[in-house]
Amino acid sequence: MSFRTRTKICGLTRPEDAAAAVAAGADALGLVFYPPSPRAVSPLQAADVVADVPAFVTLTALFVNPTAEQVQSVLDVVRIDLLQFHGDEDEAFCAQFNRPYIKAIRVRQASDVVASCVRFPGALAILLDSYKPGVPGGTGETFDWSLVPESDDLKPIILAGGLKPDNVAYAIERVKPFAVDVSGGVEAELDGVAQKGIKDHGKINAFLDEVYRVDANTRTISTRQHNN
Ligand SMILES: O=C(O)c1ccccc1N[C@@H]1O[C@H](COP(=O)(O)O)[C@@H](O)[C@H]1O
Repeated sequence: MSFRTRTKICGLTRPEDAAAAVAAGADALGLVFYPPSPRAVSPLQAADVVADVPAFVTLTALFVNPTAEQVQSVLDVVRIDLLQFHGDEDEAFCAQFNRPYIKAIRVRQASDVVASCVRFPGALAILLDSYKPGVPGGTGETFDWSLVPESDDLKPIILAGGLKPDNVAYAIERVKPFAVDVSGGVEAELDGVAQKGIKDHGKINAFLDEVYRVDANTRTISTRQHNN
């Protein structure tokens, strides 16, 4: 039986980009509530971005070391299905909002992945991102995928960090994640300069087409995809 890799397009700031991601078949969309990020949106802007997103598309709110009040102020205004914590939050903090959550970690060694599955028993999945000193995420850089253990005992893995249409197929073959998450790799460029927060609809389509292609050609269900 074949396995379908789930997909999330993150860092959306415009309704038309959310619509393009939905039209291309993305399973989840991400909104960044981290003001230093060039992709950050306010709660009211976010509500506008996702206003026409249909049912069965998971809306994810990304935070980096927020206060509980900041998280709640988003939940009060925006339809959010899933929380994504990308900083140094602990399990108790992540679990307090009566919402499912995923925990992002920045991978430096294989033991980071195993340890995070133990430290965050309530997380629906662990998102693996690249480590870059002083940068909490969204670096646009890949990490050493050989650091992801092949264990079946891990929580579902969401692979992130520097994914793009050119490398996502190989990443899926190599890591066999539950899902892939992309932000910078599907952003627009103007004269070779990244337009952070603005998505290129052609790149979104190309990225998702690559996921569908590799799934159809190579993926079979393994124990890892059934975890939890
Ligand atoms: O996108 C950001 O600006 C950001 C800021 C702080 C933490 C995480 C951030 N982005 C998330 O990082 C991963 C990987 O992004 P990329 O594909 O390498 O650009 C993804 O989940 C982004 O949403």
